[in-house]
Amino acid sequence: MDYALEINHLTKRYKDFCVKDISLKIPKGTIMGLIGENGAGKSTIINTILNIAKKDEGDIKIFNKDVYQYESVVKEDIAVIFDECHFNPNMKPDKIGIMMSKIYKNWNQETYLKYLNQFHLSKDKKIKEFSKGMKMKLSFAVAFSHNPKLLILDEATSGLDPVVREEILDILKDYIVNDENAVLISSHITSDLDKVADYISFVHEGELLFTKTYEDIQDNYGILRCGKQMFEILNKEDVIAYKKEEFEYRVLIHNRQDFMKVHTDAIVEKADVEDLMLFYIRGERVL
Ligand SMILES: Nc1ncnc2c1ncn2[C@@H]1O[C@H](COP(=O)(O)OP(=O)(O)OP(=O)(O)O)[C@@H](O)[C@H]1O
Repeated sequence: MDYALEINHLTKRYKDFCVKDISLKIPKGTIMGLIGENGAGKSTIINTILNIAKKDEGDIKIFNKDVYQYESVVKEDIAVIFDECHFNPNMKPDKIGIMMSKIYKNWNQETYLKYLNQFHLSKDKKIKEFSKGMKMKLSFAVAFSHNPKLLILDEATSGLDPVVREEILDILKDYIVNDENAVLISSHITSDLDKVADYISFVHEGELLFTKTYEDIQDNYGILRCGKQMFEILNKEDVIAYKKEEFEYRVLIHNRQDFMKVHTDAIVEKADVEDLMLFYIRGERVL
């Protein structure tokens, strides 16, 4: 399989925190959602990919090239959008277009103007007069206009209203129709990931808990609702974590279809990305 991004055994140590032994692969033509609680290490992973933070161990390849060895070549192929817009607040979008055309060999002014228009962004208004959502939309317009093959979004949609977020998600889906392209998106808006992610990687306290296909999550995870009696006779191997609520137990299981064949009367709903986060982080474990 061809990968857009390959991370092998990445370790980054800060004084009080460490991202440990992370390995991830994003196949071309796919979107990977990166999830984890605040402070889990998502931005640290992204920053080491971009060499904003120096890795301590491991290797990172983008389109088969080591990102540290071929940094300038690799950066032509990637676009990164953070949760804040870093353009000079006194600049206007038309000047930004001129500046970007000098930075990126593949800059496409026509595409840029198309996105400014689609996002209703005035070319001659200063960035400091833009709302947060408008600034984020400008970042997306810039990112899509130098024809990158890998898009990295770090909480980039968090300030956008649901309508614009959906517009961006649709653009991401169109973007990976070209199966040379790929996306890594870190987001706390897990419902966005439910809509677009092909893979989910879950980071918790600096470690990778798992990478799974979204299909696997949809097909196999489930939330069982049951009373105490049933909970007590459950096979412990079926249970990942549970929550005891006032009148029932809610139990995260990872073999929904097999479980339902055995427990034909059981009420088991599909689990989404938010359920996984909440149960893995806050649920109780069966000892
Ligand atoms: N430059 C730095 N120096 C020291 N510690 C840092 C540095 N950058 C990040 N950290 C620490 O690394 C840990 C992980 O932070 P990081 O920003 O990667 O988490 P995150 O998963 O992106 O969180 P959030 O969802 O809140 O953005 C935190 O404890 C943070 O304090």
